[in-house]
Amino acid sequence: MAIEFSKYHGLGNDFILIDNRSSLTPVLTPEKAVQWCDRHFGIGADGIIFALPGQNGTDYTMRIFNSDGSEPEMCGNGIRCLAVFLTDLEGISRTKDKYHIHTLAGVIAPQLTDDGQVKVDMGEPRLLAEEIPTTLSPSEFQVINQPLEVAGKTWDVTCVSMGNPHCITFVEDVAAINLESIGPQFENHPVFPKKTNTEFIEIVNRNYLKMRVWERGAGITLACGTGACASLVAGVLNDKCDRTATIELPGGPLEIEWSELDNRIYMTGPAERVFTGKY
Ligand SMILES: N[C@@H](CCC[C@H](N)C(=O)O)C(=O)O
Repeated sequence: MAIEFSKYHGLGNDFILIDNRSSLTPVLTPEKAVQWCDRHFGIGADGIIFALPGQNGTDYTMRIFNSDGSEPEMCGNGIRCLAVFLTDLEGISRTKDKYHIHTLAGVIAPQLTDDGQVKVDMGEPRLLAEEIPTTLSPSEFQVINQPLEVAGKTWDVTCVSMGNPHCITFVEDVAAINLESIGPQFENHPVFPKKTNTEFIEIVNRNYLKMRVWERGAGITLACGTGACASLVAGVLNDKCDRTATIELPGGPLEIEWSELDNRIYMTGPAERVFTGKY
């Protein structure tokens, strides 16, 4: 049976979106998702996102499979794509009130802005070792600037959960990092029982950071929304940046704010439809 899909991207972090609003069960298995995401034998994407009915009073539920078939708790670029996909499906103007989306990381609220971007209330960062999760510190402690041995080198890392796990390390020159070889060693390090996403951050100034990412379950991607949020938090915790900054990713910039008023993270960036089809 052919299934209709739409392809979207947020700064080159690309997703297949499926209208799954008639059931709480995704129409594809994780194994099928791997095939669909394959860039040579399928459609090609970093992940596949299902728009499901809302739960517990929310408008919709988002579920996502990474390109390796694993299921993450949240996806920042993905939820911006979902918000635009939903307005495209509903055929309404992009100025609709905020959506409240049920995710495995809690309720996340994207809102389309007048200039065509999407601003997302990403919720509060989680900082305790047990919340990441990581065994790098005792469970009720934070992991800030702690040494971690990877690939024969000691990296000072800070860990932040945006619902999904992130390990952030500050470097002199992001372009010099051999992501392909180092990334998997962070992802599969035994101190991360649920694996981890890893962000390499170069501080340009207190309001401008450069980032490259190795994503859990997807490898090198052109952007990672939750990773950009987690990196800003790590920068603030290490007194390397202010609470509002532009994060430059290979696919383009994201604006991130960690509000002092409500402790929540706000991410603003684009999301674009590329094409639609049946597969
Ligand atoms: N690219 C996403 C994150 C997708 C999930 C991640 N690979 C994980 O397994 O946690 C983003 O924009 O946040």
